[in-house]
Parts: sequence; structure tokens; C-alpha cells
Amino acid sequence: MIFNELDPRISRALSKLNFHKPTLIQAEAIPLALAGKDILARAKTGSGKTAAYCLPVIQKILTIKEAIPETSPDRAAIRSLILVPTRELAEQVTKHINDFLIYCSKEIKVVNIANTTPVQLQRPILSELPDIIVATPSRALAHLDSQNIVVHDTLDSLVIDEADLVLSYGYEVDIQKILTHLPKIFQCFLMSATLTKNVENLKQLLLRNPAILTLHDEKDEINLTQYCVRCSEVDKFLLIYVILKLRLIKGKCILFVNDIDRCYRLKLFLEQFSIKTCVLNSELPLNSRYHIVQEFNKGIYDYIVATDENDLKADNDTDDETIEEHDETKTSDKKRDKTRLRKKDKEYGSSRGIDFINVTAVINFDFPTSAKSYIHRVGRTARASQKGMSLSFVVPKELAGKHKIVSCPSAKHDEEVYAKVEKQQSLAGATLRPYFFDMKQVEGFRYRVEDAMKAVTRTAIKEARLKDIRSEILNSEILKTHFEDNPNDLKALRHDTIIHPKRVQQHMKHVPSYLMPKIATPAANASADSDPVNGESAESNEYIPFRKKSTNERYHGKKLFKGKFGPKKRKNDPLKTFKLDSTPSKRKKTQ
Ligand SMILES: Nc1ncnc2c1ncn2[C@@H]1O[C@H](COP(=O)(O)OP(=O)(O)OP(=O)(O)O)[C@@H](O)[C@H]1O
Repeated sequence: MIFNELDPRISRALSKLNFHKPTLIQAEAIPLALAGKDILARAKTGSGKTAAYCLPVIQKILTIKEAIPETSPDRAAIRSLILVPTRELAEQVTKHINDFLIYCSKEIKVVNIANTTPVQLQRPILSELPDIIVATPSRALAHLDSQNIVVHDTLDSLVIDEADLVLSYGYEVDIQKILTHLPKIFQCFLMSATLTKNVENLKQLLLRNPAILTLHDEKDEINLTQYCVRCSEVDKFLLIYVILKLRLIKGKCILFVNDIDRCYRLKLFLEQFSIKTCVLNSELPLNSRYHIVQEFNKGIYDYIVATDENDLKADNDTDDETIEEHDETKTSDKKRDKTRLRKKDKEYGSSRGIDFINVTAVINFDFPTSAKSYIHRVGRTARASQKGMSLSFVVPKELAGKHKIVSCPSAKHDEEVYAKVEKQQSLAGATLRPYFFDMKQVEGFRYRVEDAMKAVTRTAIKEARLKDIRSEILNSEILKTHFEDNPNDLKALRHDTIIHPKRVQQHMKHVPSYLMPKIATPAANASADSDPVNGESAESNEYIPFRKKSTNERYHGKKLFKGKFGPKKRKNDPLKTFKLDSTPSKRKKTQ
């Protein structure tokens, strides 16, 4: 299948988007879909599933409309319903469709009704009979029930994207109710990166003699390099500091943690060293979440600390092999619920389906609680045939829970989940390589890391969480009114601001040269036949040199030696001054 077999308006849009040739799933699914087949597709994350169903849906609508005279009232009709599990995904799919429609936007209209606009206010938009509706199942059902959407005679296709997640979010009943509003015959697409027993049930319910595509593009596996490091819960903080501060991983990273408090703990910790991050979690308003992802994709932010708590829960509920949430997690969650400022958004998801662009690395700061969740998290990098890496921290069982304050309840199960991930990856022909490093090399940082960890108290986290949500609610209001009208105003809106400026210790911003360790980047480290104890064999690769003077700049990012913290002021580094003052010669002078 090649794209220029599609309507020329679609082909032009595709070349504008630099979609020169179809991905494997697109090449297989599009011709079958155009031939009218129902499709059940399972393909890896980032393999282009969205276009695999959007393009035939658009193509078919164009063909149907060409056969209807311009003046006929029958031209306007709702012909396709696309159901997705989260609001983010609905925004994203709608954007993709609008991109594909750029040369035929007059012929086909798409509307996203998954947003937070009240149902009544969406009625006028729906009365114009858009050709394609994108919705979460609950929203679609609300409109079908209230007759704002009437499709028994017109619907041509139904898509359920991320089908397993749609079901595990508890939408099964909604889907069954939705079916009662649909015509007897329509084409159906079920798309998912992972297929579960529930999807099998849905297949029986919805699909007629479907084409079942389970696609595995071997090239894609090679694009993702997976590393893991076993360490204590405190050492996770030490290592993340070293990795980000010394830029051992260059480029954009998503750091996954397992709950919202951990999100702010990690943000505040990194903030101590002037490492800026955005947070992404289900408490933030939808507009802010969407804006954060957009800006991250444009390259405005380097680091996102994300939770995928809804996805973790959804995976836990459905995956037989998943570790049960243990009591401690439940009680601590209950406690936190009391202090919660606003409700979590049930229709939030960060690790499923969201198209983060050009992500160098996914870092599982907290190891996920299921193998399925691991697939979706690491699937945020190495997308669309690009290269990417994942680095996962795994806490050995005997070290889990040892440091109460920084402990993550799920760490007790890291080893068990890791074993499942390893098995799952080896079945797919992939491996998780260990990231060896010489702990002695980073010991010098322990003091400042512990200092920073102490500053991130429970109260600080609570305050930060409240403050961030308040400011994001304000941001969200600005975003709501300005999104379309004043795009320039939005440029000034930042989501990575320092939450606790008073706690930031300026000297921690810099890494003194005498602390500079000899530590390899994950890539350099794993590519050599390292000695796990001292990692010496990686020397020839990308070691951060110890006491290297003149090339420090590359470890600190471009701006470090410019302006306020320029080279002349380096003498003011308190750590350095302290060292100088304690030399014997100085002491003599002052006596
Ligand atoms: N034929 C193509 N050529 C170039 N880029 C493509 C092509 N198809 C899709 N892409 C790009 O690949 C990225 C991933 O596509 P998409 O989001 O559809 O993947 P997915 O399989 O739905 O992933 P997930 O399971 O995570 O939702 C997107 O940025 C998309 O623009």
C-alpha cells in the first residue's frame, strides 16, 4: 500500500506531514479497511496506529460524499465515531485528523467532544452534524442518550482506540449501551498495543469476520535500547541527580513515578539543583496537561515528571499477572485522599497513547507495577522509527522500604515485576541491559544529595502540590480563553517554574570540578564489556572525566558560564571557597 493511492488531498497532506511511506501497520490495515473489512489490530506503541484507522475513515467519507450532490441535505451526517480512553488522546487524535484534513477541511468536519465543555454547550456543535466525532465512551453515551447524537441511519464506522484501556477504565458497560444507539451494520476498528481477554470479548461483540493484524516490526525493537540499574531508594535520587546534572543522557526525558506525591518529591528534589521539570498528573486541569505535552513536544521543556496512576490502576485491575496493590499503598493513598485538593481526572492517561515527540529517554524512576505498564511507558520513546532508550531503577527486595521518607510503597515488588518484564521482553527478542557504574565515583555527591533530600519534607510536598494545582487552574483559565485567539500570550506561560524558590540553594546549581566523577553514560557503559564492580572498560567511551578543567561547559548545558553565573563568579562557589580557606598557607596568613 502506498499513500498516493489515497485521495490526492489526503496524499498531499501526508507529504506535508513528512509521511512518505506507510508504517507496517498502515501498509497492512489501510487496504483491508478500504475493502470494508473490520479490523482488530495489535501493533507496538508508536507504530502509527492512529493513521492506520484515520486514513481509511477519511478516505471512505470523501468517497461517500462525492456520490452525494452538493445541494443534498444528506451530505451532512455523522459518519464516524472514534472512542478513546482519555481526554488527552481525544485531543491528540483530533489534531492528527485535522492535519490529514488540511486540504479537504471544507468537505469533512471533525469534532472532539471529550473536553470539559458541559454537555449542553456542545449541543449546537453536534447539531451541525460533523462527519467525525472523537469522544470518550462516557461523553459519547451522554450525547447519544440525550439525542444530541443520532446515528442509526448514518454511521459508517466505529473505532475503539487503545481498546484494552477503554475497557479497563470501566467503559465496558458504556460501550454496550452505545451499541444500542448504532445501526446494525457498520465497519469497526479495534486498535491496541496490548490485547487482553476483555478485548477478545469485545471482538465477539463488535467485529464481523475481522482481519486480525498482530504486527511486529523487527526494526522497531532495535530502535529501543533498554537499561536497568539495581540500587537502593536513596541511590535512585543520587543517580538521577548525577545523570541529569552531568547530562549523561542528553535530550528530552520523561521520568515516570508511581504516585502524585512522588511527582512533587522528585520535582522539588531536582529543583534544589536548579534542574527544572514540569509535572504531569491527573490532578492538573486538562488544558494545562495538553499544553505541557505540546510545549514539551516543541522542545520548550527537557524533563517531564509524570505519573501514570490511572494507567497503573487500569493495568492492575485487568492483568492477572500483575502484582496486587498491597495494603500499605492503599492506606497511604487513603490518607492522601483526605488532603487532596481536587479530584483526580478519571479520563487522564500519560503513558498510554500520548504522542510525545523526540523523547531521548524514558526513565522509570519508580519501576512500574505491571509488565504491561512497562511496555506503555517505554513506548513513549523510540516512536515512529526513531531511536530511544529507557532506563529503569529497580530496588532489590532487601533494600525496599529501608528509607521510610523516600520510599515508594510499590518498590517491594520491583524484583517480581522486573522478572515479568524480562520474560516479556525476551519473548519479543529484546533484553534489558544492566547499567553498571562505579558507586565510588558518585559518592562525592552523596552529601549534597542528602542535603537536598532533607529539604523536601512532606509539608513541602503538600504545599508544592497545592500551589502547583492552584497555579495550573489559573493557567488553565488563561489557556481556555486564549488557546485559539492569542497564541503569542501562551508562549509566556510556563509549567516548569520553581515551586519553592526560597529552598533552592544557589551553590547546588553547579557541580564543582573536584566532584566531577568518572562515570559512563548508560550507552557507553553497556556497550563495553564492563566490569560490574568498577566499570573500567567503559573508559574509552563517554566517561565524564575526573577533574577535567577546560571542558566543564558540556556537562552543565550552554548557559552555565554565561551571565550571572559566568566564569568570573566561579570563585564565589562556597564549596570552593571553603576548600581554599582551609589550605595551610591561608591559615598561616590569617593567624
Ligand atoms: N507513515 C508515517 N511516517 C512518518 N511518521 C509517522 C507515520 N505514521 C505515524 N507517524 C508518526 O509516528 C508517531 C506515532 O504514531 P501514533 O501515535 O499513531 O502511534 P501509535 O501506534 O498510536 O502509538 P501508541 O500505541 O503509543 O498510541 C506520531 O508522531 C506520528 O505522527
